[in-house]
Amino acid sequence: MHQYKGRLIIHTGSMFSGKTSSLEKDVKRFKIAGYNTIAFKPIVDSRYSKNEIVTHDLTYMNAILVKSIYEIVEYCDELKPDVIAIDEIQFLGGKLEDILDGINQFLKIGCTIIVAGLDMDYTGKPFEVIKELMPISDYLYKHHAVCAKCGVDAWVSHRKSDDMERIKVGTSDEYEPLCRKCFLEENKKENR
Ligand SMILES: Nc1ncnc2c1ncn2[C@@H]1O[C@H](COP(=O)(O)OP(=O)(O)O)[C@@H](O)[C@H]1O
Ligand SMILES: Cc1cn([C@H]2C[C@H](O)[C@@H](COP(=O)(O)O)O2)c(=O)[nH]c1=O
Ligand SMILES: [Zn+2]
Repeated sequence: MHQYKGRLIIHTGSMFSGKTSSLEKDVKRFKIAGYNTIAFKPIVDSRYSKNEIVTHDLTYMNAILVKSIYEIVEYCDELKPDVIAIDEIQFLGGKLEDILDGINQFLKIGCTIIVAGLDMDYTGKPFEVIKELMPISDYLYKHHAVCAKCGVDAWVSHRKSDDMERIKVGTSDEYEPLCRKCFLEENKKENR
């Protein structure tokens, strides 16, 4: 009955790799299994929708928009879910140590957490929150998109524009998934 009590499930990889689709699928299965499940999404990512998690295939799931881990803790103190899903965790506000502490507290009291988030930014640098959560996860899934240049498994999200800020919300207008070889070739062309 309690196979999924206090487990940390991570869906990571590049953009378009199916992280959000996998999180949505997990949430649906937990709901079918009778778990009280709540999904959260950091407010910064309002690409397609305001209070829904949306995949690149445009499938939707209701979510509570939050700015930070502190809001998630407040909601969960009140709603007492069995399962908490957090999409786009790389955008979640709050100090990194507080995010990790919040997640560990939920796990300790038996909540299961499903997170989806990028492992690396457009330069290939790890997003800190995923980097810290990976070793403590129970289930870790690294997903792969198809390289937009050559068709093998993609490794990273390449930014098509010259913008250098780390956080820049966008979709296929702004990013493409590339394998390591194609990423290095593109960066060489762009003198990055
Ligand atoms: N190059 C690509 N490789 C794989 N899937 C792609 C690609 N471009 C678009 N897609 C679409 O993206 C979907 C995955 O979307 P989503 O779950 O939102 O991914 P993520 O959350 O990892 O960005 C796939 O099912 C597919 O339809
Ligand atoms: C690589 C990279 C991405 N982003 C943004 C672009 C999108 O809005 C999200 C990722 O969404 P997905 O569901 O994983 O496709 O993150 C960014 O801000 N900075 C980056 O370096
Ligand atoms: Zn390639």
